[in-house]
Amino acid sequence: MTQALSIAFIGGGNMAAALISGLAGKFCPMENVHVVDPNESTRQAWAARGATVAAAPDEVLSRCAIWVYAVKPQVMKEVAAAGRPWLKDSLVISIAAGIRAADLARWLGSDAQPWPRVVRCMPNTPALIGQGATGLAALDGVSEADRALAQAVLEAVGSTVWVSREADLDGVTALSGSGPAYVFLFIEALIEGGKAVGLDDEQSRALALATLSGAASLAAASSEPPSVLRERVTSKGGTTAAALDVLAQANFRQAVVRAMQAAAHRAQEMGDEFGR
Ligand SMILES: NC(=O)C1=CN([C@@H]2O[C@H](COP(=O)(O)OP(=O)(O)OC[C@H]3O[C@@H](n4cnc5c(N)ncnc54)[C@H](O)[C@@H]3O)[C@@H](O)[C@H]2O)C=CC1
Ligand SMILES: O=C(O)[C@@H]1CCC=N1
Repeated sequence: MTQALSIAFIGGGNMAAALISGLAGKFCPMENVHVVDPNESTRQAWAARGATVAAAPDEVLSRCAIWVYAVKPQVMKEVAAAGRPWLKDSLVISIAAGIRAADLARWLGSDAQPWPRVVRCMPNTPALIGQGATGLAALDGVSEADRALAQAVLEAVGSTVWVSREADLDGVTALSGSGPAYVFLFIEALIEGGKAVGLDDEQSRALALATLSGAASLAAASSEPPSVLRERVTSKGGTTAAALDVLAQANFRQAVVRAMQAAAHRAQEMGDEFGR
């Protein structure tokens, strides 16, 4: 365990669950996790797991060394305003898609903390099993110690990559933030395909998951690029070539690139729309 710091989650939904599951017992004990969420059943669930809870920001927040904003981008501005009176010298981490660190700092700024220390990051749901991938960017002026602290929080749930330009977090969002959804869609399609070629649901699911994780592990372990690994599967005139021809005709690769461009564009739009 790094340090038994107290950490507050403002918003106790899906992503907070993914992060807290990895953090608790690693970064800090569950009793040092404070969850602020207006939803009663969400609070009850966190209390049952040993966290302290509150329906709205209160003085407990001032005692937490780290605040993690895990609410929807649409409500970040009003949620930040509600927390502002309690921000003394906590490090602020936001995981909200699109919301720029400077906007959050502006909403949170007060006489006590005129320019809050904000690290913006983009994790993903595999954090739930300690296999998240997170991109991070910090406001100018955030110290090395604060950067290291934010990194330690996210490293408790997976790997981290810093980007030097905050705008690149919109690209991170398009790749690894939203990425699990693309992979799940591909898994769904593999299972559907397995059934279309005569396998049952259980067989299709087992083979689809093993193929996905086996291929990903092979690509990660290999010194060769994925294109070479792909060619090695593809015998001339064989089954893989027949399949890849169909995917090429459907512009699979371009569709993935266009999908990611749409995600990055939406992140920028959300920053403009909800950051005002
Ligand atoms: N779901 C994902 O895969 C990822 C989501 N994100 C970001 O994480 C953030 C949260 O997303 P999810 O956890 O998926 O959403 P969610 O809807 O599961 O959780 C949001 C939580 O915020 C709570 N909330 C609403 N108003 C509040 C308030 N005034 N004060 C405190 N809490 C309040 C809700 O009750 C809910 O529990 C979003 O900004 C999203 O962009 C980032 C990376 C991946
Ligand atoms: O769909 C979204 O907006 C969030 C951000 C990345 C994953 N889910």
